[in-house]
Amino acid sequence: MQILTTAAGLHAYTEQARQAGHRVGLVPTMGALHAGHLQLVQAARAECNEVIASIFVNPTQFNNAEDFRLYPRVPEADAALLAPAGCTALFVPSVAEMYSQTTVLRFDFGALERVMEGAHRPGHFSGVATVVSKLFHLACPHRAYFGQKDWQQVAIVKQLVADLSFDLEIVACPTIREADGLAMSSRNRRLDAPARAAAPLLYQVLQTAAAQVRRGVPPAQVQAIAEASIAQEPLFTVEYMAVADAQTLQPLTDYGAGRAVVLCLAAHLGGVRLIDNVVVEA
Ligand SMILES: Nc1ncnc2c1ncn2[C@@H]1O[C@H](COP(=O)(O)OP(=O)(O)OP(=O)(O)O)[C@@H](O)[C@H]1O
Ligand SMILES: CC(C)(CO)[C@@H](O)C(=O)[O-]
Ligand code: BAL
Repeated sequence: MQILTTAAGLHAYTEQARQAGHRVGLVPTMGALHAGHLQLVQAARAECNEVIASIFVNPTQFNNAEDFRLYPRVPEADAALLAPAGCTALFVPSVAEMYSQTTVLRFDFGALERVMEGAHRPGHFSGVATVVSKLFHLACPHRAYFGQKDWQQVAIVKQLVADLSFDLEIVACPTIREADGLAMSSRNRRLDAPARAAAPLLYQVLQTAAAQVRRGVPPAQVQAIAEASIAQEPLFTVEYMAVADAQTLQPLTDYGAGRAVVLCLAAHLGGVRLIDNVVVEA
C-alpha cells in the first residue's frame, strides 16, 4: 500500500492507474477506522483494481471546535488495517495541503440540507462538499464509496456529483453494527462504560419506530414516542428524530403506499454526539 501525502502525489498516482486501464475506487474517511470503513474498502476492492482510501479530519465540516479537537486520531492503527483489507493507496494530507486556497466555498443544497444534520450542524455540508469535491478532483475515481449510516450525506454527495458533473458513480453501503445493534462509529471510542452500555437504545428505538411505521402509526406519533423513549434514559439528550421521505429527506405528515421512509435519530450521550437511521417501506 502506497502512502501519499500531497495532492500532486495523489493526482499522479491515479493518473498512472487510469493510464494502465485500472478501475479506481475511492473511500473517503476521517480515520479511527472500524469494520464499517473496512466494508467500504472491501466493496471497492471487489469492483476496482485500485482502491484509494483517504484519512483527513476535515476542519471545515465541524461546527463545533471541541468535537474537532476530540475527534479520534490513530493514524498508525488505521494504516495497519487498510492494506490487508485491499487498499492499494492511502492519502493522508495535512490541513495545509488540502486548504492552501483562500476562497471559502459555500454550497447550498436547498431543501436537502435544511433538515437533520444540515439544520443542526450549520455549514457542515458545505465543508463536506468542499473536501469531497477536492478528493474527487484529485483521485479521479470511477466509483466512490460511502456509508448509509450517514444517510443525508449520501444524498448530498449524489446531488453534488450531479450538480458539478463529476464523471463517477456513488456506491452506498449498508450500516455495519456492533453485536448489540449500535452503529459502528469513530466517535463510539469516546463513550465511557455507562454511556456505551446505554448506547444500543438508539437502534432499539429506531427498530420500534420502524415497526410502528409498518403498522401505519402516524409520523408525528412515531416521532413523539421515539423521543420520549430516549428521554427515559437520563444519559441521553435527543437532538432530533425525523420521520422523512427516504429520497427527498423531507418530513412526512402521512405515508404513501410503497413509499420508502427513513427514520433518522441524532442524540448526545455522555458528551458524544451519535447518529443512526433505518429505512422502512411504509
Ligand atoms: N457503521 C458504519 N457502517 C457503514 N459505513 C460507515 C459506518 N460508519 C461510518 N461509515 C462510513 O464511513 C465513511 C467515513 O466515515 P467517518 O470517517 O466519519 O466515520 P464514522 O464512523 O462515521 O465517524 P463519525 O460518525 O464518528 O464521524 C462515511 O462514508 C461513513 O458513512
Ligand atoms: C465523507 C467525509 C470523509 C468527508 O470529510 C466525512 O464526512 C465522513 O467521514 O463521513
Ligand atoms: N461521518 C460524518 C462526519 C462528521 O460527523 O463530520
